Amino acid sequence: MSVPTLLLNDGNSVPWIGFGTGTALYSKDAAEAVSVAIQNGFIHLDGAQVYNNEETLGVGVVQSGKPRSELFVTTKLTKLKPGATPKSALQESLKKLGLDQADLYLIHTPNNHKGQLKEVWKGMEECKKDGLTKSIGVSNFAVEHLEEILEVATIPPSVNQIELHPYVWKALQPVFEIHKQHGIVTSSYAGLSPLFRGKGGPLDPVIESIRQRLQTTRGQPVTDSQVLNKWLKQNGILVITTTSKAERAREYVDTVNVPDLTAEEIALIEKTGSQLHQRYFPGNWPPE
Ligand SMILES: NC(=O)C1=CN([C@@H]2O[C@H](COP(=O)(O)OP(=O)(O)OC[C@H]3O[C@@H](n4cnc5c(N)ncnc54)[C@H](OP(=O)(O)O)[C@@H]3O)[C@@H](O)[C@H]2O)C=CC1
Ligand SMILES: O=CCc1c[nH]c2ccccc12
Repeated sequence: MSVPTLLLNDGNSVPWIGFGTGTALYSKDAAEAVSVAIQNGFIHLDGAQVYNNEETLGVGVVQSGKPRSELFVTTKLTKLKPGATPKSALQESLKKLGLDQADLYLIHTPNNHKGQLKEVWKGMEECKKDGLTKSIGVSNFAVEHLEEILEVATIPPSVNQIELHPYVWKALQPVFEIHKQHGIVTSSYAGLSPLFRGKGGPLDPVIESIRQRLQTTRGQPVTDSQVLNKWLKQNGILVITTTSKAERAREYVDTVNVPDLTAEEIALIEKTGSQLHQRYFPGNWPPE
């Protein structure tokens, strides 16, 4: 089954859902999880310098048996060691991953490059121009950070990967506006937070009633995760998620086969989410 893609502002495409190797796999051997995710339908892997497992992400890719050309691999520049540039950092990441080229390279957080964001962005552009990565983007960028790099960018970021779920939906509206102006694809992490990090919140009964409606319409089981991932997908968002379970990996990929939420259901998730403002990764974002 082919995985739907999103078109980036540089003409490349990205599979709509990616398997993350941070959070639960942080600093752990990611080989088995990555291989299982690929065998269960994921073709997009999300890594980072700081996850301390780029080597085993690469091993998982090889173990999966899937050709490199059919996969999409993202990694992130978290920190620049003294004397390093984005290009030398990406070369080091690629060596660990066992790859010649990344599909997407992101600045992980603006917080580690204070006063140097413009220079770092020019270094990201060099990575793309020199063919070390097909596309470049950012993560955890607020409006002010995007504005800062856009002042010097000859290549605008293609993606901004941010904490995104209904409990931050309202606060993110200004970020979505600047994304729209520059054709930046919004990518989510922590998208399933309302189901476990924020369990007991106002969304619980809303998700449950939509899940039941979709399940009846489909005539097959539909899960809470599929409801939230479908909501993200219908908003044109590139979803980065993860799981320790093969069955849940299949379930995430199968989200495309779940019937669409109605416009009213989408609006209800956003309205109910806006009753609570809760971020679960505040350290990766500038203080509000
Ligand atoms: N750029 C950045 O700064 C950041 C990027 N990321 C990236 O995003 C990836 C995903 O992040 P993460 O926040 O974990 O993603 P999600 O919010 O999608 O959460 C994934 C977790 O949800 C659990 N889950 C799924 N469905 C349910 C359910 N119905 N009830 C309870 N738990 C459920 C899974 O558990 P189980 O294993 O049991 O299936 C899994 O561990 C990371 O691995 C990383 O690659 C993450 C944080 C910051
Ligand atoms: O990517 C997700 C979480 C994470 C762990 N360490 C860092 C450092 C900088 C940004 C994000 C993160």
